[in-house]
Amino acid sequence: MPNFGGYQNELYGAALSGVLPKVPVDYATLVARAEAAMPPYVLNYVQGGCGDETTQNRNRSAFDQWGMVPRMMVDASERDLSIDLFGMTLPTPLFMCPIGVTGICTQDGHGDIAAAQAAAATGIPLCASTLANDPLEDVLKASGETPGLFQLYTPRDPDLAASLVGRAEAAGYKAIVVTLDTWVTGWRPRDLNSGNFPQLRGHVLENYFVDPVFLKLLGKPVAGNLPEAIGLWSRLFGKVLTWDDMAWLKSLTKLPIVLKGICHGDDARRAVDAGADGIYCSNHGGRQANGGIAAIDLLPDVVAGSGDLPVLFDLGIRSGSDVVKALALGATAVGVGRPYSYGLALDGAAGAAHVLKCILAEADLMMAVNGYPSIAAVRAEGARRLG
Ligand SMILES: Cc1cc2nc3c(=O)[nH]c(=O)nc-3n(C[C@H](O)[C@H](O)[C@H](O)COP(=O)(O)O)c2cc1C
Ligand SMILES: O=C(O)C(=O)c1ccccc1
Repeated sequence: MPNFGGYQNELYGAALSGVLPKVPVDYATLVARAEAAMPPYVLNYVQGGCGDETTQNRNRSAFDQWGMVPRMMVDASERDLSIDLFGMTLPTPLFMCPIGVTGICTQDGHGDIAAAQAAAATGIPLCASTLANDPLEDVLKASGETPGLFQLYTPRDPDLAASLVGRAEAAGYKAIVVTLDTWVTGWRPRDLNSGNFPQLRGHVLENYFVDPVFLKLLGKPVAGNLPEAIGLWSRLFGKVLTWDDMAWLKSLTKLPIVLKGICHGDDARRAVDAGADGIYCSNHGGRQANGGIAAIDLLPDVVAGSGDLPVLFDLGIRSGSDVVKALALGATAVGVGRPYSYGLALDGAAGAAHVLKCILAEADLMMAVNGYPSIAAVRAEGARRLG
């Protein structure tokens, strides 16, 4: 059984040789260091949320309202954190959320490749965003033996949608994650005040700029015609999806279709009926709509409505205890978002891998101390709501 908590011994061992972690092990220090290191336009975009960021903050603070209860005299000296997901056997329940500006989180502009290298180094899959600085084919190659998921922003042009999905399937991705909540951009004061929206400056559009259907629609090369290419991207970006589109989405691929942004038990039931293969409970990091309920509080309802389908979950995962709580509340797999962006910014692939290993080590050690030898044991114990 892999010993993820053993990362702690590695860190202490390195310290004995005088080497301290290059990237902090806790989230608060990580953010402080990233704030000092990242260019303001990238930092604002990554950190920011919708409106006054109430939902974003609640996504975090809501974790404090849930607690785990330790069980004693149980042999949890070895922990099995592996999960089965869409035919993949994964060593841990973690995955990296799609983050559309990953490309510009590293100074060389190849953050998507660096994130994929972190996936290769850790066995933690990357859910690669449609918005990337490197083509999806190259990103998956950089993931090595670790499988990947592809997140689709469904374009308004059906041929372009089919092309992106076909390319992802041909490249070897294991599932298509269709994001439902971002056909229009939410109201984001930090970006509005700084006049910054990276895509409109031509960042992270490489998947479009190499796509044969996109290039046909553009009718000229991207080089020398960047403003027109960006304009076309913006006109094609966000298809409004309804339940009637499920049959069409499913017709595009043999891969499992996962619906990202499901926050209501009834929507989960609807997704099951419509033939979805996975449910992804998320409110987009509080970046799309303000005034919402924390996703962790919605998770039990979504799990109840999802029948036998796997439920992916993200939002506010900052530490190992957050991961364990999400598992206890029924998540099959747990997405890490902003933390790995900061790891990338501070030390590239190694920084992202370190951030993931820290979260995993804490989760593993918490399971050890609390007497949970498996995810099934975590789930059986459940999380208790305070107050
Ligand atoms: C900077 C940034 C860009 C994002 N881009 C995408 C994206 O391209 N596609 C997508 O489905 N979700 C995107 N998300 C949402 C994440 O996948 C995830 O739902 C969210 O970050 C989880 O919240 P957390 O980062 O606070 O943990 C983005 C989030 C951030 C912070
Ligand atoms: O920034 C985001 O969260 C994001 O995913 C996005 C992508 C394109 C348009 C608007 C938002």
